[in-house]
Amino acid sequence: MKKLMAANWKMFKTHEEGVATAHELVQLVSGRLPDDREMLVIPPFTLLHGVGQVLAGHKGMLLGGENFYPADQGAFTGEICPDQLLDLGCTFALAGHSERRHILGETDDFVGRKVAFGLEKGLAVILCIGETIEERRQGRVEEVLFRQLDKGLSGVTRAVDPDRMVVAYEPVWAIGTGEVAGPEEIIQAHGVVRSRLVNLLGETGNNIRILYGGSVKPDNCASILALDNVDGVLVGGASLKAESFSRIVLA
Ligand SMILES: O=C[C@H](O)COP(=O)(O)O
Repeated sequence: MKKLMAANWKMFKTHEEGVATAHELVQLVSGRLPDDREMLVIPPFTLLHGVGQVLAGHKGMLLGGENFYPADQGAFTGEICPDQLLDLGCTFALAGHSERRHILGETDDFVGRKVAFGLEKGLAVILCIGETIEERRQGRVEEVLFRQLDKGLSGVTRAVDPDRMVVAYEPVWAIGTGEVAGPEEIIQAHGVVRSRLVNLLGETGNNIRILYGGSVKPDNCASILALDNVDGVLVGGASLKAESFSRIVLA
């Protein structure tokens, strides 16, 4: 299983800044990426074309979208569809990032529709899940992860290509806070996710990558990657600078 090292640039960077960062990343990572690793850059939509052109043709360097709407096309002002992402060279897209769930009110059911639709259209989909600090304090981590997985994967069958289905565990309290989850918390949550994936999808569930996200930095990445059932990382803040993201990618 190849480790997936993903950068989520969220709503940062002008076109010029994004293209410059992509050039730097290619310089720092090209030729040094091990065969068992992939680097995925997920920039804002305005940068997909520019960043895609820079990454194109570089082995193991992939492009993804931060979001999409589950329809072929239509009157959905402000939205983007899978075909438009594919058209710009995206192979991956996020679904259900906690910022979309908590700031924009996306429900588990809506996220499930997106996952199924994105897969049907040919994207690889990264389903993001994770509990809030209140849910953790109430001892509800497992319940929340089960619910988000069950609904998020409700349209996914055992026949899914495991290379095109990824789950990212991102505890909401660790996102952008500098407070990374501890090894025990990560091992426990990823174990819960793995066993639910196997319950839902049989043997396929063992081959689906589970990423950790939440305050991943160059100096904690290698130890997180070494934990059981951690098959990559989804990085926000520390992915914005090529120098720091390249150290994460090569950690
Ligand atoms: O998608 C990435 C996550 O939201 C993590 O963000 P962060 O690395 O800034 O904590």
